[in-house]
Amino acid sequence: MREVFKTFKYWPRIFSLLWQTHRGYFFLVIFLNIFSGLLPALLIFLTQILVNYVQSSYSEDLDFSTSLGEFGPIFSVFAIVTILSGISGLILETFKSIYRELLSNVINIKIMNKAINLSYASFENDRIYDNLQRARQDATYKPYQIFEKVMGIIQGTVTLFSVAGILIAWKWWIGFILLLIPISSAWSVLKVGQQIFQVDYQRATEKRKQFYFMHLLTTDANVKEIKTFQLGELILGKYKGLYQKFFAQDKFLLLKRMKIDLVFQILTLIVVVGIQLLVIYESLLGLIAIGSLIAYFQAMTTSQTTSTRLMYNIFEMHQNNLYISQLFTFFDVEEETDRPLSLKQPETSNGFTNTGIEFVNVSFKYPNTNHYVLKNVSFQIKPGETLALVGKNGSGKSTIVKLLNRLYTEYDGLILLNGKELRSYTAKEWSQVITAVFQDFVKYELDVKDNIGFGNFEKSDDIHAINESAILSGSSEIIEKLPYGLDTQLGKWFADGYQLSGGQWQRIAIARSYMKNAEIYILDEPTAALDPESETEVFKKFNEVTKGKIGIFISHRYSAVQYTDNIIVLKDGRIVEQGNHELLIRKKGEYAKLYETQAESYVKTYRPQKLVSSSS
Ligand SMILES: Nc1ncnc2c1ncn2[C@@H]1O[C@H](COP(=O)(O)OP(=O)(O)OP(=O)(O)O)[C@@H](O)[C@H]1O
Repeated sequence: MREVFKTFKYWPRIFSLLWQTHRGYFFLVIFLNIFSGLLPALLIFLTQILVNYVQSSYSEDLDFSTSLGEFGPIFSVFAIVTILSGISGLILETFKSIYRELLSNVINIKIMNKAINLSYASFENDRIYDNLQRARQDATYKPYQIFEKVMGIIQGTVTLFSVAGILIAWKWWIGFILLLIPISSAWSVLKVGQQIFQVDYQRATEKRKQFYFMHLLTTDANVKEIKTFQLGELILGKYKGLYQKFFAQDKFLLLKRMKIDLVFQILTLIVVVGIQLLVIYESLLGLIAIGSLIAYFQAMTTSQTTSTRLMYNIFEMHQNNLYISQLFTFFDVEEETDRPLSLKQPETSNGFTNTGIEFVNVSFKYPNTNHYVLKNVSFQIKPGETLALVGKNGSGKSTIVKLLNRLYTEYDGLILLNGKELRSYTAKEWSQVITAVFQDFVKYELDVKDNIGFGNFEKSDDIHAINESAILSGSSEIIEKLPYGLDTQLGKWFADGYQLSGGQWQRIAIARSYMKNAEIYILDEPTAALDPESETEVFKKFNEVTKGKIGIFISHRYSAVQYTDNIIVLKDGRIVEQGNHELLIRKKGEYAKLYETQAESYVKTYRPQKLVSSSS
């Protein structure tokens, strides 16, 4: 029972959510539930009075007009209550549905608001991510279900007590027994509920994996590769394996619950039949009137069905109680504080003068890892300069870009812009300073206008600015050829969607980054999907856009890298060389090696080569 009571700890927050959603509907639904709960007992009671009255009018030999005069008002009340009990369910269900809609919208918005305010690192934390998915999947309707079950319990209890009241008025111990059975069965039902939840909770990660297998097989982006590698059967097999495991557990628990329910039902029915026998016996002896006989029979049937329903409601409320913790655990995840850190500015800092970006001894390891991926990185880029970051895969290039975008703020050392530390800016202030195209940029399944306009939320509808960015990125020719120009829906998720090629998407992403008049422009592998001609054009325009500003890009194509003012070569998170192309080539170090390897491979591809083996 302690475990059961523990699950109630979120109730104040649930009711505060319900309260915030709509006070009017909150009270209306409670009132209608209590009212509907009273109606069955009222009907039984009126039936008893009516039938007993008819019976007594036979024996007392009343004339018709006297009978009608006394019978009329009672029957009118009976008729009104019958009509009310017929329509109350309909009215209650309608208002419940409206209220449920409002509540699920409030919760969805809360979840999204929470997601907006989480740090980037939170999304890389599997525990928080699991929690977000759980909250998204089923926690949105759980608070309402709890409310509904609580209402069901209130309604059921009102019905059960009022119906039991009719029987208690006859024989107190009968009503008492009818109340005792559901209470005594509650504990075993709740115990099974707890087990079901535990099984469900433990399988959360596997469940997510199962969902992922389904996602792999049913999402357009993956189908190409799945078909090529004929992975369908293999992935389906993994899905089925997990399903069989879950099914065996579910079946076991469902059968266990059925056994408990059966015991409870049989016990209740034995008691009900026993009492019905007693009613018949007493009525045969003439101890109770015929109206009371009918009323006691009805009261028994009603109390039996109500207590069964009550049991289900208690079970389901408990289940929802257990699941609701996931929603509030997610709401309690620490949010990213957008308070700038009051850092002591470095000695060398000269305030807001134009010193550009300075990395001073920056070391960094990703959250929950022990390995430094950047080690004592120091460099400077002055306004008006362009910098290329090069190095082998995994050397730390994108990590530098992520730090510059303020996605992680737990690093050692200092990152300064014009002498002021990056963390002393608010996230909002910093977002006005910087713009970027990431390696894995987003392909928004929206129209072209939004795909570009999203680069600057203040100008997201400014067609002139969007067209200018399109021209600078070289995407205006692509847009001109689209069926509805800027209004063309992109991607394949929605009707009339137009799918762009990889390079065309990349140009649109570059246009998006040019929407902002920023201080720092970053392109992380911006030309990976571009043909050589487009690549040259993109870099020419990049130099134009970043005139007087700071331009940083990452590229594995040394043809583009050689035109930047400065090149930083990274290896295992350390800067191993820096300087311009000529200097680094003369140095014959890491850069020269990487450059020559690439140049050589270009030359080699021009030599005709025989691709068949000598044995064939
Ligand atoms: N989110 C992350 N969590 C933990 N480790 C990460 C994360 N992202 C990257 N790393 C690790 O950090 C190191 C540097 O990665 P980074 O993405 O900066 O390399 P890169 O030089 O940009 O590589 P590439 O040329 O392949 O894009 C790698 O060892 C990588 O495994």
